[in-house]
Amino acid sequence: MSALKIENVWKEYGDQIVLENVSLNVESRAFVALVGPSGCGKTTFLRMILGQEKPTRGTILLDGVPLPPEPGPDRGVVFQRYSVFPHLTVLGNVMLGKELKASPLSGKLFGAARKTAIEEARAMIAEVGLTGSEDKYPAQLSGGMQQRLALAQALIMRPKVLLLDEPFGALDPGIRHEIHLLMKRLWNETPMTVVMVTHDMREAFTLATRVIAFERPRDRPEEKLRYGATITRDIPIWPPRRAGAAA
Ligand SMILES: Nc1ncnc2c1ncn2[C@@H]1O[C@H](COP(=O)(O)OP(=O)(O)OP(=O)(O)O)[C@@H](O)[C@H]1O
Repeated sequence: MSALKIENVWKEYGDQIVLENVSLNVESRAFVALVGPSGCGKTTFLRMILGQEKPTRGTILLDGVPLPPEPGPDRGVVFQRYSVFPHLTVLGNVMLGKELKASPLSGKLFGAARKTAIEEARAMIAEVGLTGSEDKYPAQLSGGMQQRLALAQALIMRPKVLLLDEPFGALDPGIRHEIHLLMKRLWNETPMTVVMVTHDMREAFTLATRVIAFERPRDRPEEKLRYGATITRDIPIWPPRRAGAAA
């Protein structure tokens, strides 16, 4: 299970209300795309689910339980850039989460535990199509390969929720199409719920089960600080998509 329930969430920075009264139920295994004008608070909303930001008011529940106030292995994230560690190889990046979980201080695994982690990491690397690049560093990979690596790094921890902040926004159209196919397959095969911020409506409708639009209903300059953005549209994809069905 991986259902999210967002209840009357507000986010303010000082005098600025960024989000107001946002409520949303995301069913387990949904793929939700968040769209809306620049600066309306989509990333802020994602960061609250991640646990990097706290709502000023309201609650966020994962499977009925309030989210812990900090990021954890139940929530993975991929950003548009800089999701992976430049000084670690592909294999090192994918293994890191496992190593830190098993050994928070040294970040090292030994013996059979290390062998198992390497096997798991290699399988995950194969899942995202990076076999053969295990010993390369991120700077030696193309942009598309780096985002594949970022997905592998997030998914090896088997998160209940995968958060994507414009993960494919910087990629060329051809590469983007390929990675969309990969993303669909990963979502179909992995028991997780996905929440993705995107500027690209076509991407939203290609991947998502549901498209949520954030907007600032009152947007005159004198109203900007006093009113935040909220959900103004909730569009289910037709015909409905279901995780686990053929992509
Ligand atoms: N840590 C912070 N401190 C103060 N203000 C912030 C902080 N983070 C975000 N904001 C403000 O919150 C508003 C929403 O920002 P956010 O990045 O969430 O928007 P967005 O919809 O994701 O924008 P974009 O589509 O351009 O990425 C902006 O006005 C931004 O300046």
